[in-house]
Amino acid sequence: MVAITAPGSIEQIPLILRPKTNAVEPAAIPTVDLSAPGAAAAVVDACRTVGFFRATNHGVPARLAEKLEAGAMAFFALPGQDKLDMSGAARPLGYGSKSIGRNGDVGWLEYLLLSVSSNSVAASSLPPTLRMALEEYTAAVREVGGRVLELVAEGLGLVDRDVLRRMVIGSEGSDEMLRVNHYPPCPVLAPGDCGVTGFGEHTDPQIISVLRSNCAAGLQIKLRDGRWAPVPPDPRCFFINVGDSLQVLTNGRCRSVKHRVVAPPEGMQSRLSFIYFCGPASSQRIAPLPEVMREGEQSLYREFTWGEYKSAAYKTRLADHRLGPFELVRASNKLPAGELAATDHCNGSAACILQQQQEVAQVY
Ligand SMILES: O=C(O)CCC(=O)C(=O)O
Ligand SMILES: [Fe+2]
Repeated sequence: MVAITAPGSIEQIPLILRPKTNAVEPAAIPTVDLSAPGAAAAVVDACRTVGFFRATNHGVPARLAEKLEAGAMAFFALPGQDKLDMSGAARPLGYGSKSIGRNGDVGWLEYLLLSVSSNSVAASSLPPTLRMALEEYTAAVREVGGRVLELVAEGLGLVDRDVLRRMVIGSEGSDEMLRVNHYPPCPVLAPGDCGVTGFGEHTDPQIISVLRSNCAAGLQIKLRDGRWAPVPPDPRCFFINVGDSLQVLTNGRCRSVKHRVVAPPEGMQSRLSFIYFCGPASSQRIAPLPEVMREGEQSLYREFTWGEYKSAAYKTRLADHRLGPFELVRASNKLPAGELAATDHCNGSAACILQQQQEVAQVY
């Protein structure tokens, strides 16, 4: 057990309603075999309909993720001060605990957020074994990201199959990041169907994100009909998220997916996830690719650069609709009919909140 100083906001970690698993059919989360002949069409279909898919046959040896898992767990087991000394407090890069971003978002997790350039991970004082594992893993997951970006371009029918990949992979100044999230079991006894928020609902702002987790559940995605679908963990696969930037680059054809994480309850295994974010260079113009536009089609967004979008995102809360201020046609992002905001969260009854406040432990 490691004592860490919890921020004052710890008691405000919200409870969220766990979706009833049997309400969402397993096929709600598409699977794409990245090596199959029809992969490009399947990738684009998944990006249009769900904004999320499970990628198999990706070619990354399991041992790379396992090595990183071992190194990351050893790092997170260190005393809080050592973790801070080694990586600095997340601002936004570095080590963070329970607090996400600068605007009051909290969750039951600790994390490392690292910048990743072509062949190195910017975290010079991390333990050498962890650093090496991070570098090997990143080199491999970057290839998966690149392959998916090529498949998206192919599936959209673009002549230049490399147009999206080029924005990220090998591009001077690209903004690739790796986040390592650790969700220890939470001692709060959440009532009924509630769970404690590990990572609150949000969309990823980048082009795509490539996620891999251990066997612990917790990730959920929001389907177009408003239901939250649990994502069964599978350490052999990668999960691909469409980010806000791909939504804009395709003028809304691919849609960024809302997702969130429920922390594991006490007695369960910690969840450990690695997310590689495909961010372009700061000066990259984010606007619908001319080739995806039909004749006479209007852009749904006013043009911006990745740098502008990223700074705007840093000023918002996780759940904010970050593309909102850039939309020219607001209606395109209205909640689908039948979507009930009330189903997203625990009802916040007095009993619920009291129980949470009494039981949140400040030590794990
Ligand atoms: O930890 C996870 O499984 C997902 C976290 C996430 O969505 C993120 O870091 O952007
Ligand atoms: Fe995310």
